[in-house]
Amino acid sequence: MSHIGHAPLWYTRPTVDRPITLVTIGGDGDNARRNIGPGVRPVLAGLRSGRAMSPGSWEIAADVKPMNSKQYVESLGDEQGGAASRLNAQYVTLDPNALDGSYQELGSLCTRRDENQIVVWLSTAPEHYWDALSGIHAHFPDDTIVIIEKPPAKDLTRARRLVSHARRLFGNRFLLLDHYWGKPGVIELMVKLSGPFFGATLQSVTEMHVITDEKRLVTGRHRYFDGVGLFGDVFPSHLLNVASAIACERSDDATELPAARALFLKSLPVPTLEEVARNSRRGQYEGFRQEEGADPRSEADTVFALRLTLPSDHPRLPDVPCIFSAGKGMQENRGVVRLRLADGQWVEHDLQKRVRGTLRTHGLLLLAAAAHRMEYFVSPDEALRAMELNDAVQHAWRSGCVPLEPYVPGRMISSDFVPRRV
Ligand SMILES: O=C1O[C@H](COP(=O)(O)O)[C@@H](O)[C@H](O)[C@H]1O
Repeated sequence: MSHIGHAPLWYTRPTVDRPITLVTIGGDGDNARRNIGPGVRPVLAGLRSGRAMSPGSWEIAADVKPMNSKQYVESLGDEQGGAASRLNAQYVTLDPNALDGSYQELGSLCTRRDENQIVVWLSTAPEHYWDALSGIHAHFPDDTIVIIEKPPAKDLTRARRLVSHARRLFGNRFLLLDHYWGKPGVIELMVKLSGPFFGATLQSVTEMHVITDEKRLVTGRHRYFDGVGLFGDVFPSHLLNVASAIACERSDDATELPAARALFLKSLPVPTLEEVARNSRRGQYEGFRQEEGADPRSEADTVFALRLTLPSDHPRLPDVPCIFSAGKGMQENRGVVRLRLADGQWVEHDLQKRVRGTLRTHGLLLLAAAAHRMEYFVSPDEALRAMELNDAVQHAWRSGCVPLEPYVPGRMISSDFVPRRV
Protein backbone atom coordinates (compact mmCIF):
# COMPACT_ATOMS: atom_id res chain seq x y z
CA MET A 1 0.00 0.00 0.00
CA SER A 2 1.21 3.48 -0.70
CA HIS A 3 1.18 5.73 2.36
CA ILE A 4 -0.44 9.10 2.23
CA GLY A 5 1.37 11.14 4.85
CA HIS A 6 1.46 10.18 8.50
CA ALA A 7 -1.76 8.68 9.87
CA PRO A 8 -2.91 9.86 13.31
CA LEU A 9 -2.81 7.24 16.07
CA TRP A 10 -6.58 6.85 16.29
CA TYR A 11 -6.85 5.92 12.61
CA THR A 12 -6.64 2.27 11.61
CA ARG A 13 -6.60 0.90 8.11
CA PRO A 14 -8.15 -2.52 7.46
CA THR A 15 -5.75 -4.88 5.73
CA VAL A 16 -6.56 -7.39 3.00
CA ASP A 17 -4.53 -10.22 1.51
CA ARG A 18 -6.00 -10.37 -2.01
CA PRO A 19 -6.23 -7.86 -4.83
CA ILE A 20 -9.73 -6.55 -5.50
CA THR A 21 -11.84 -6.32 -8.62
CA LEU A 22 -14.28 -3.50 -8.01
CA VAL A 23 -17.39 -3.41 -10.17
CA THR A 24 -19.31 -0.13 -9.83
CA ILE A 25 -22.89 -0.33 -11.06
CA GLY A 26 -23.88 3.25 -11.83
CA GLY A 27 -20.24 3.92 -12.69
CA ASP A 28 -21.14 6.86 -14.91
CA GLY A 29 -23.15 8.57 -12.15
CA ASP A 30 -22.21 11.58 -10.09
CA ASN A 31 -21.41 9.61 -6.92
CA ALA A 32 -19.15 7.17 -8.75
CA ARG A 33 -17.28 9.94 -10.56
CA ARG A 34 -16.98 12.38 -7.67
CA ASN A 35 -16.59 10.08 -4.69
CA ILE A 36 -16.13 6.37 -5.31
CA GLY A 37 -13.58 6.49 -8.16
CA PRO A 38 -11.23 9.06 -6.64
CA GLY A 39 -11.50 7.32 -3.25
CA VAL A 40 -10.85 3.77 -4.36
CA ARG A 41 -8.25 4.21 -7.11
CA PRO A 42 -5.28 4.86 -4.77
CA VAL A 43 -6.35 1.79 -2.74
CA LEU A 44 -6.73 -0.44 -5.80
CA ALA A 45 -3.40 0.77 -7.17
CA GLY A 46 -1.71 -0.31 -3.95
CA LEU A 47 -3.15 -3.83 -3.83
CA ARG A 48 -1.12 -6.37 -5.76
CA SER A 49 -1.37 -10.11 -5.90
CA GLY A 50 1.48 -12.23 -4.60
CA ARG A 51 1.41 -14.20 -7.87
CA ALA A 52 4.15 -13.53 -10.39
CA MET A 53 2.91 -11.59 -13.42
CA SER A 54 -0.42 -10.98 -11.77
CA PRO A 55 -2.21 -7.89 -13.00
CA GLY A 56 -3.41 -7.05 -9.45
CA SER A 57 -6.52 -5.04 -8.62
CA TRP A 58 -8.95 -3.96 -11.26
CA GLU A 59 -11.75 -1.47 -11.84
CA ILE A 60 -14.85 -2.15 -13.92
CA ALA A 61 -17.54 0.51 -14.34
CA ALA A 62 -20.99 -0.31 -15.66
CA ASP A 63 -23.83 2.00 -16.59
CA VAL A 64 -26.55 2.50 -19.16
CA LYS A 65 -24.82 5.20 -21.19
CA PRO A 66 -23.31 3.58 -24.32
CA MET A 67 -19.55 4.08 -24.18
CA ASN A 68 -16.40 2.00 -24.61
CA SER A 69 -13.63 1.68 -22.03
CA LYS A 70 -11.38 4.23 -23.74
CA GLN A 71 -14.15 6.82 -23.81
CA TYR A 72 -14.95 6.12 -20.16
CA VAL A 73 -11.34 6.61 -19.10
CA GLU A 74 -11.06 9.81 -21.16
CA SER A 75 -14.29 11.13 -19.69
CA LEU A 76 -12.72 11.01 -16.21
CA GLY A 77 -10.27 13.82 -17.00
CA ASP A 78 -6.48 13.82 -16.77
CA GLU A 79 -5.81 12.85 -13.16
CA GLN A 80 -8.57 10.29 -12.56
CA GLY A 81 -8.41 9.02 -16.15
CA GLY A 82 -4.66 8.43 -15.68
CA ALA A 83 -5.29 6.50 -12.46
CA ALA A 84 -8.09 4.47 -14.10
CA SER A 85 -5.97 3.68 -17.11
CA ARG A 86 -3.11 2.43 -14.89
CA LEU A 87 -5.70 0.01 -13.44
CA ASN A 88 -6.69 -0.93 -16.99
CA ALA A 89 -10.27 0.15 -16.16
CA GLN A 90 -13.02 -1.40 -18.24
CA TYR A 91 -16.46 0.00 -18.99
CA VAL A 92 -19.49 -2.19 -19.69
CA THR A 93 -22.69 -0.72 -21.10
CA LEU A 94 -25.75 -2.05 -19.26
CA ASP A 95 -28.64 -2.80 -21.58
CA PRO A 96 -31.82 -1.95 -19.63
CA ASN A 97 -33.82 -4.28 -21.92
CA ALA A 98 -31.47 -7.22 -21.49
CA LEU A 99 -30.00 -6.71 -18.05
CA ASP A 100 -29.38 -10.38 -17.40
CA GLY A 101 -27.07 -10.49 -20.44
CA SER A 102 -25.21 -7.42 -19.17
CA TYR A 103 -24.65 -9.04 -15.77
CA GLN A 104 -23.50 -12.21 -17.49
CA GLU A 105 -20.90 -10.17 -19.38
CA LEU A 106 -19.77 -8.49 -16.16
CA GLY A 107 -19.58 -11.80 -14.31
CA SER A 108 -17.45 -13.41 -17.00
CA LEU A 109 -15.11 -10.37 -17.05
CA CYS A 110 -14.65 -10.82 -13.31
CA THR A 111 -13.61 -14.44 -13.66
CA ARG A 112 -10.59 -13.32 -15.75
CA ARG A 113 -8.86 -12.44 -12.51
CA ASP A 114 -10.06 -15.30 -10.42
CA GLU A 115 -7.58 -14.72 -7.60
CA ASN A 116 -9.22 -11.34 -6.91
CA GLN A 117 -11.88 -10.61 -4.32
CA ILE A 118 -14.86 -9.28 -6.29
CA VAL A 119 -16.68 -6.34 -4.74
CA VAL A 120 -19.78 -4.94 -6.46
CA TRP A 121 -20.72 -1.42 -5.41
CA LEU A 122 -24.31 -0.49 -6.25
CA SER A 123 -24.19 3.25 -6.74
CA THR A 124 -27.68 3.48 -8.21
CA ALA A 125 -31.12 4.57 -7.09
CA PRO A 126 -32.79 1.90 -4.90
CA GLU A 127 -35.30 1.02 -7.67
CA HIS A 128 -32.46 -0.80 -9.50
CA TYR A 129 -31.33 -2.92 -6.54
CA TRP A 130 -33.56 -5.94 -7.22
CA ASP A 131 -32.41 -6.45 -10.81
CA ALA A 132 -28.81 -5.91 -9.84
CA LEU A 133 -28.97 -8.41 -6.95
CA SER A 134 -30.51 -11.07 -9.21
CA GLY A 135 -27.93 -10.50 -11.96
CA ILE A 136 -24.99 -10.61 -9.56
CA HIS A 137 -26.29 -13.71 -7.82
CA ALA A 138 -26.79 -15.52 -11.13
CA HIS A 139 -23.51 -14.64 -12.80
CA PHE A 140 -20.81 -13.62 -10.32
CA PRO A 141 -18.44 -15.81 -8.28
CA ASP A 142 -19.91 -17.20 -5.06
CA ASP A 143 -17.80 -15.13 -2.70
CA THR A 144 -18.70 -11.80 -4.33
CA ILE A 145 -19.30 -8.98 -1.83
CA VAL A 146 -22.19 -6.63 -2.61
CA ILE A 147 -22.37 -3.08 -1.26
CA ILE A 148 -25.54 -1.02 -1.35
CA GLU A 149 -25.05 2.68 -0.85
CA LYS A 150 -28.27 4.41 0.20
CA PRO A 151 -31.17 3.63 2.49
CA PRO A 152 -32.29 0.24 1.10
CA ALA A 153 -35.73 1.42 -0.05
CA LYS A 154 -38.17 4.25 0.35
CA ASP A 155 -40.11 2.74 3.25
CA LEU A 156 -39.82 0.12 5.96
CA THR A 157 -41.89 -2.58 4.25
CA ARG A 158 -39.85 -2.41 1.05
CA ALA A 159 -36.60 -2.15 2.99
CA ARG A 160 -37.45 -5.25 5.03
CA ARG A 161 -38.24 -7.20 1.86
CA LEU A 162 -35.07 -6.12 0.10
CA VAL A 163 -32.76 -6.73 3.04
CA SER A 164 -34.11 -10.21 3.69
CA HIS A 165 -33.91 -11.08 -0.03
CA ALA A 166 -30.33 -9.82 -0.26
CA ARG A 167 -29.31 -11.64 2.93
CA ARG A 168 -30.81 -14.84 1.54
CA LEU A 169 -28.76 -14.48 -1.63
CA PHE A 170 -25.49 -13.19 -0.21
CA GLY A 171 -25.55 -13.77 3.57
CA ASN A 172 -23.17 -11.41 5.37
CA ARG A 173 -21.45 -10.60 2.07
CA PHE A 174 -24.31 -8.14 1.54
CA LEU A 175 -23.27 -4.81 3.07
CA LEU A 176 -25.24 -1.62 3.66
CA LEU A 177 -22.92 1.32 3.41
CA ASP A 178 -23.19 4.80 4.80
CA HIS A 179 -20.20 6.75 3.58
CA TYR A 180 -20.33 8.99 6.66
CA TRP A 181 -18.73 6.17 8.65
CA GLY A 182 -15.67 6.39 6.43
CA LYS A 183 -15.22 10.11 7.00
CA PRO A 184 -12.15 10.87 9.13
CA GLY A 185 -14.10 13.57 10.99
CA VAL A 186 -16.74 11.03 12.06
CA ILE A 187 -14.18 8.35 12.98
CA GLU A 188 -12.19 10.85 15.02
CA LEU A 189 -15.28 11.92 16.95
CA MET A 190 -16.30 8.31 17.61
CA VAL A 191 -12.85 7.49 18.92
CA LYS A 192 -12.68 10.64 21.06
CA LEU A 193 -16.03 9.90 22.65
CA SER A 194 -14.90 6.34 23.46
CA GLY A 195 -11.99 7.57 25.56
CA PRO A 196 -12.36 8.26 29.28
CA PHE A 197 -12.07 12.07 29.03
CA PHE A 198 -14.50 12.74 26.21
CA GLY A 199 -16.58 9.71 27.24
CA ALA A 200 -17.22 11.62 30.45
CA THR A 201 -18.13 14.66 28.34
CA LEU A 202 -20.79 12.59 26.64
CA GLN A 203 -22.34 11.84 30.06
CA SER A 204 -22.90 15.54 30.57
CA VAL A 205 -24.53 16.19 27.22
CA THR A 206 -27.89 17.91 27.54
CA GLU A 207 -28.62 18.36 23.84
CA MET A 208 -27.23 16.91 20.63
CA HIS A 209 -27.58 18.41 17.17
CA VAL A 210 -26.48 16.73 13.93
CA ILE A 211 -26.41 19.07 10.95
CA THR A 212 -25.57 18.53 7.28
CA ASP A 213 -26.09 21.62 5.14
CA GLU A 214 -25.09 21.87 1.49
CA LYS A 215 -25.05 24.84 -0.84
CA ARG A 216 -25.73 22.65 -3.86
CA LEU A 217 -29.24 22.13 -5.14
CA VAL A 218 -30.99 18.89 -6.06
CA THR A 219 -30.17 19.37 -9.75
CA GLY A 220 -30.36 16.20 -11.83
CA ARG A 221 -31.75 14.03 -8.98
CA HIS A 222 -35.41 15.01 -9.09
CA ARG A 223 -36.77 11.54 -9.66
CA TYR A 224 -35.09 10.24 -6.55
CA PHE A 225 -35.96 13.28 -4.46
CA ASP A 226 -39.62 13.24 -5.49
CA GLY A 227 -39.88 9.80 -3.93
CA VAL A 228 -38.11 10.36 -0.61
CA GLY A 229 -37.28 14.06 -0.20
CA LEU A 230 -34.08 15.19 1.49
CA PHE A 231 -35.38 13.66 4.71
CA GLY A 232 -35.51 10.16 3.18
CA ASP A 233 -32.13 10.76 1.56
CA VAL A 234 -30.14 11.71 4.66
CA PHE A 235 -32.13 11.14 7.88
CA PRO A 236 -32.31 7.30 8.00
CA SER A 237 -28.71 7.22 6.81
CA HIS A 238 -26.16 9.94 7.56
CA LEU A 239 -27.91 11.78 10.38
CA LEU A 240 -29.10 8.80 12.41
CA ASN A 241 -25.89 6.89 11.75
CA VAL A 242 -23.71 9.73 12.97
CA ALA A 243 -25.86 10.07 16.09
CA SER A 244 -25.79 6.35 16.89
CA ALA A 245 -22.06 6.03 16.17
CA ILE A 246 -21.17 8.74 18.65
CA ALA A 247 -23.80 8.16 21.32
CA CYS A 248 -23.86 4.35 21.53
CA GLU A 249 -22.42 2.37 24.43
CA ARG A 250 -18.82 1.29 23.69
CA SER A 251 -16.80 -1.78 24.45
CA ASP A 252 -13.22 -2.46 23.36
CA ASP A 253 -14.51 -5.06 20.95
CA ALA A 254 -15.35 -3.37 17.63
CA THR A 255 -17.52 -6.30 16.53
CA GLU A 256 -20.01 -5.26 19.21
CA LEU A 257 -20.51 -1.81 17.69
CA PRO A 258 -23.37 -2.64 15.27
CA ALA A 259 -25.50 -4.10 18.09
CA ALA A 260 -24.67 -1.14 20.35
CA ARG A 261 -25.63 1.33 17.64
CA ALA A 262 -28.87 -0.54 16.97
CA LEU A 263 -29.67 -0.34 20.68
CA PHE A 264 -29.21 3.42 20.60
CA LEU A 265 -31.54 3.72 17.60
CA LYS A 266 -34.12 1.63 19.43
CA SER A 267 -33.94 4.04 22.35
CA LEU A 268 -35.01 6.92 20.10
CA PRO A 269 -38.80 6.98 20.34
CA VAL A 270 -40.90 6.50 17.20
CA PRO A 271 -42.85 9.79 17.15
CA THR A 272 -46.63 9.97 16.94
CA LEU A 273 -48.31 12.21 14.37
CA GLU A 274 -48.85 14.91 17.00
CA GLU A 275 -45.21 14.72 18.09
CA VAL A 276 -44.03 15.06 14.50
CA ALA A 277 -46.34 18.07 14.09
CA ARG A 278 -44.84 19.72 17.21
CA ASN A 279 -41.22 18.77 16.67
CA SER A 280 -40.49 19.08 12.98
CA ARG A 281 -40.42 21.56 10.12
CA ARG A 282 -39.89 21.02 6.43
CA GLY A 283 -39.37 23.33 3.47
CA GLN A 284 -38.66 23.44 -0.25
CA TYR A 285 -36.46 25.99 -1.98
CA GLU A 286 -38.05 28.37 -4.44
CA GLY A 287 -37.50 27.31 -8.02
CA PHE A 288 -37.26 23.58 -7.16
CA ARG A 289 -40.43 22.70 -9.09
CA GLN A 290 -39.24 24.59 -12.16
CA GLU A 291 -35.90 22.77 -12.43
CA GLU A 292 -35.29 20.35 -15.28
CA GLY A 293 -36.79 16.94 -14.56
CA ALA A 294 -38.85 18.22 -11.62
CA ASP A 295 -42.47 17.36 -10.94
CA PRO A 296 -44.19 20.79 -10.98
CA ARG A 297 -46.32 19.72 -8.00
CA SER A 298 -43.57 17.98 -6.05
CA GLU A 299 -44.00 17.96 -2.27
CA ALA A 300 -40.40 16.87 -1.70
CA ASP A 301 -38.64 18.60 1.17
CA THR A 302 -35.22 20.15 0.58
CA VAL A 303 -34.71 21.36 4.14
CA PHE A 304 -35.97 19.91 7.41
CA ALA A 305 -35.43 19.87 11.14
CA LEU A 306 -36.65 17.22 13.57
CA ARG A 307 -36.33 16.86 17.32
CA LEU A 308 -36.54 13.42 18.94
CA THR A 309 -36.11 13.31 22.71
CA LEU A 310 -34.56 10.31 24.44
CA PRO A 311 -36.67 8.83 27.24
CA SER A 312 -36.15 9.79 30.87
CA ASP A 313 -34.94 6.27 31.73
CA HIS A 314 -32.19 6.33 29.09
CA PRO A 315 -29.07 5.03 30.87
CA ARG A 316 -26.68 7.70 29.64
CA LEU A 317 -28.58 10.53 28.01
CA PRO A 318 -31.92 10.81 29.84
CA ASP A 319 -34.33 13.40 28.39
CA VAL A 320 -31.70 14.58 25.93
CA PRO A 321 -33.18 16.12 22.79
CA CYS A 322 -31.51 14.93 19.59
CA ILE A 323 -32.01 17.42 16.80
CA PHE A 324 -31.47 16.50 13.19
CA SER A 325 -31.39 19.09 10.44
CA ALA A 326 -30.24 19.21 6.86
CA GLY A 327 -30.77 21.25 3.74
CA LYS A 328 -29.94 21.75 0.10
CA GLY A 329 -29.55 25.28 -1.24
CA MET A 330 -28.20 26.37 2.15
CA GLN A 331 -26.09 29.39 2.95
CA GLU A 332 -22.98 27.27 3.54
CA ASN A 333 -21.61 23.74 3.40
CA ARG A 334 -21.55 22.49 6.94
CA GLY A 335 -21.49 18.99 8.46
CA VAL A 336 -21.22 19.21 12.24
CA VAL A 337 -22.24 17.68 15.52
CA ARG A 338 -22.99 20.19 18.25
CA LEU A 339 -23.21 19.02 21.85
CA ARG A 340 -24.56 21.17 24.66
CA LEU A 341 -22.96 20.31 28.00
CA ALA A 342 -24.45 20.53 31.48
CA ASP A 343 -22.69 23.88 32.10
CA GLY A 344 -24.51 25.39 29.10
CA GLN A 345 -21.40 25.41 26.90
CA TRP A 346 -21.66 24.16 23.30
CA VAL A 347 -18.90 22.04 21.73
CA GLU A 348 -18.84 21.58 18.01
CA HIS A 349 -17.09 18.94 15.92
CA ASP A 350 -16.53 19.19 12.17
CA LEU A 351 -17.59 15.97 10.46
CA GLN A 352 -16.16 17.06 7.12
CA LYS A 353 -12.64 17.85 8.27
CA ARG A 354 -9.75 16.47 6.24
CA VAL A 355 -7.16 14.61 8.26
CA ARG A 356 -3.66 14.15 6.93
CA GLY A 357 -2.59 10.53 6.54
CA THR A 358 -6.11 9.13 6.18
CA LEU A 359 -7.55 7.47 3.10
CA ARG A 360 -10.36 9.09 1.22
CA THR A 361 -13.67 7.88 2.61
CA HIS A 362 -14.68 5.48 -0.17
CA GLY A 363 -11.20 3.93 -0.33
CA LEU A 364 -11.28 3.13 3.37
CA LEU A 365 -14.75 1.59 3.07
CA LEU A 366 -13.71 -0.57 0.13
CA LEU A 367 -10.87 -1.98 2.22
CA ALA A 368 -13.24 -2.47 5.16
CA ALA A 369 -15.66 -4.40 2.93
CA ALA A 370 -12.96 -6.70 1.57
CA ALA A 371 -11.60 -7.24 5.09
CA HIS A 372 -15.11 -8.08 6.42
CA ARG A 373 -14.89 -5.32 9.00
CA MET A 374 -18.61 -5.29 9.68
CA GLU A 375 -18.43 -2.44 12.17
CA TYR A 376 -17.91 -0.06 9.23
CA PHE A 377 -21.31 -1.08 7.79
CA VAL A 378 -24.93 -0.68 8.78
CA SER A 379 -26.43 -3.91 10.11
CA PRO A 380 -29.95 -4.92 8.98
CA ASP A 381 -31.24 -4.15 12.51
CA GLU A 382 -29.89 -0.63 12.32
CA ALA A 383 -31.16 -0.03 8.79
CA LEU A 384 -34.65 -1.27 9.59
CA ARG A 385 -34.97 0.71 12.81
CA ALA A 386 -33.85 3.81 10.93
CA MET A 387 -36.53 3.15 8.33
CA GLU A 388 -39.15 2.76 11.07
CA LEU A 389 -38.29 6.22 12.40
CA ASN A 390 -38.23 7.57 8.85
CA ASP A 391 -41.66 6.12 8.06
CA ALA A 392 -43.28 7.65 11.13
CA VAL A 393 -42.17 11.13 10.11
CA GLN A 394 -42.91 10.73 6.40
CA HIS A 395 -46.36 9.35 7.22
CA ALA A 396 -47.15 12.31 9.45
CA TRP A 397 -45.90 14.77 6.85
CA ARG A 398 -48.03 13.12 4.16
CA SER A 399 -51.08 13.65 6.33
CA GLY A 400 -50.48 17.38 5.94
CA CYS A 401 -49.79 18.17 9.60
CA VAL A 402 -46.54 20.03 8.81
CA PRO A 403 -46.65 22.66 6.03
CA LEU A 404 -43.99 22.76 3.32
CA GLU A 405 -42.41 26.19 3.78
CA PRO A 406 -40.77 28.01 0.86
CA TYR A 407 -37.28 29.50 1.25
CA VAL A 408 -34.81 31.35 -0.90
CA PRO A 409 -31.80 29.21 -1.84
CA GLY A 410 -28.54 30.52 -0.42
CA ARG A 411 -30.16 32.30 2.53
CA MET A 412 -31.13 29.46 4.84
CA ILE A 413 -29.28 27.59 7.63
CA SER A 414 -31.05 24.38 8.63
CA SER A 415 -30.21 24.75 12.31
CA ASP A 416 -32.19 28.04 12.34
CA PHE A 417 -35.20 26.05 11.14
CA VAL A 418 -35.62 23.97 14.33
CA PRO A 419 -39.16 24.27 15.79
CA ARG A 420 -39.39 25.94 19.17
CA ARG A 421 -40.12 23.70 22.15
CA VAL A 422 -43.65 24.06 23.43
O1 LIG B 1 -25.34 10.28 0.08
C1 LIG B 1 -25.48 11.48 0.04
O2 LIG B 1 -24.51 12.29 0.57
C2 LIG B 1 -24.25 13.53 -0.03
C3 LIG B 1 -23.37 14.33 0.94
O3 LIG B 1 -22.16 13.66 1.12
P1 LIG B 1 -20.85 14.47 1.50
O4 LIG B 1 -19.81 13.45 1.63
O5 LIG B 1 -20.62 15.46 0.38
O6 LIG B 1 -21.16 15.17 2.79
C4 LIG B 1 -25.53 14.29 -0.34
O7 LIG B 1 -25.22 15.37 -1.19
C5 LIG B 1 -26.51 13.40 -1.08
O8 LIG B 1 -27.74 14.07 -1.25
C6 LIG B 1 -26.73 12.10 -0.38
O9 LIG B 1 -27.50 11.25 -1.25
